[in-house]
Amino acid sequence: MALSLFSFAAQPSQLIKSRETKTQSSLTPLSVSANHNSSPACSGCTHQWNLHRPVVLDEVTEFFRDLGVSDFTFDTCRLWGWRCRAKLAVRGSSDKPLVGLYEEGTHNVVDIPSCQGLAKLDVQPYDEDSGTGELRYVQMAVTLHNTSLPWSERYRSVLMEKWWPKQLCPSSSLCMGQFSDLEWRHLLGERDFWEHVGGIDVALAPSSFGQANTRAFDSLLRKLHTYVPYGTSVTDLYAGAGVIGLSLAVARKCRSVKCVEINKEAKASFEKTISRLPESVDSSISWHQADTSNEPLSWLEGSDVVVVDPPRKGLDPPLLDALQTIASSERKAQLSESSSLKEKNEKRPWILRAREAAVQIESKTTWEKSSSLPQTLIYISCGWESFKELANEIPMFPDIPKDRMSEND
Ligand SMILES: C[S@@+](CC[C@H](N)C(=O)[O-])C[C@H]1O[C@@H](n2cnc3c(N)ncnc32)[C@H](O)[C@@H]1O
Repeated sequence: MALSLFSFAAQPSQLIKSRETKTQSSLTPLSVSANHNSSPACSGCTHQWNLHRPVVLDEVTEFFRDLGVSDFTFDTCRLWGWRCRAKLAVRGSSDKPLVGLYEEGTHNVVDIPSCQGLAKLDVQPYDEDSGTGELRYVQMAVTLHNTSLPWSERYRSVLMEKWWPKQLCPSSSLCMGQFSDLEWRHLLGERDFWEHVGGIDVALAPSSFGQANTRAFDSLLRKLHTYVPYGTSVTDLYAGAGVIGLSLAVARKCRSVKCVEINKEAKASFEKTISRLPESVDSSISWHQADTSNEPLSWLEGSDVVVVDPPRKGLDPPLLDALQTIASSERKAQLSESSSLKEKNEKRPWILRAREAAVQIESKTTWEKSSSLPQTLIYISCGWESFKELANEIPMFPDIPKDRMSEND
């Protein structure tokens, strides 16, 4: 997993930070990641040595230097022992199941040696050629929070043992399986799975997106908070279960937070997370199951800050167009006029339906409806190549006024 935080303002050099934690692909055998340095080459690893200084770093540093960014920083967090989530393919037969990564460029599973758990579960692994069998993937996760086992012990216990022994299965570990009907079902561990990141408790279901490197994500969120002025309205696009938006709602006392996510499975985790937010939160919070590329301007209106966290392929072109449009200041007045007009006249049922919140929590304070357009764009990238290609097209937003960063406003 790679996480990079890019915040765009008129003076990008003041704001751009980056965190690169990618040492392995998103599918990494747990036994390998736990002792990476002495392991043989693994199909999921992008590089094997000098993890503290990946080869791509020189290119990234130069890239930002050319953009005029003078304070680019790089942070690896932990180099190994960081993975808290892994999705592994299941193939083979029920008496000799194989579980692991695919060999590079193939769908042949590289089996994790001595893994006995699947044989114990007695399920038929999926066969891609014949389309028969039951279990396609397993996804395992551990939390760093809310358990009596210390982190170091828990990691070693869970990952280095031959499977996921029941007696070592702390209350905050989980194994789910994806079956031939593509549904995720619980196999082992805690059904109600919680983590603590960005200052809030978050519920995480494997069927919705979750970051694999919890520590790096937490550190990124805490840095991200410092770029969001207090009391602002935030739109969190590609929001998953809304962790970014909800942590901002608490940490930056946002007046409103709107999360937009295409995967309906993330809704349940969002609702659970909301149930644990502090009572003091006075923010209008919503979660919408929608495609951000469909009428993207309708999501951006009324917010001061937009956070985008797209998949590896990067921003969808219609969203990029919308961001470019709103960043062009001379068109802003014109746009806000026409958009409020459009809002009054909007009749298309599919647009109205998409804008309807699947989850809506009203703030205690009644705020005046804002027609503002975002002044800050925060881009979280897990795909360097796509980010690099888009970088010249990503608009620069006006600088955040310094007085907006203070809590007393
Ligand atoms: C890298 S994940 C980020 C999730 C979330 N921000 C987090 O940190 O947990 C990208 C998310 O974008 C969602 N997504 C992909 N394409 C989308 C689209 N066109 N519209 C809305 N969400 C989309 C995926 O389902 C996934 O949850």
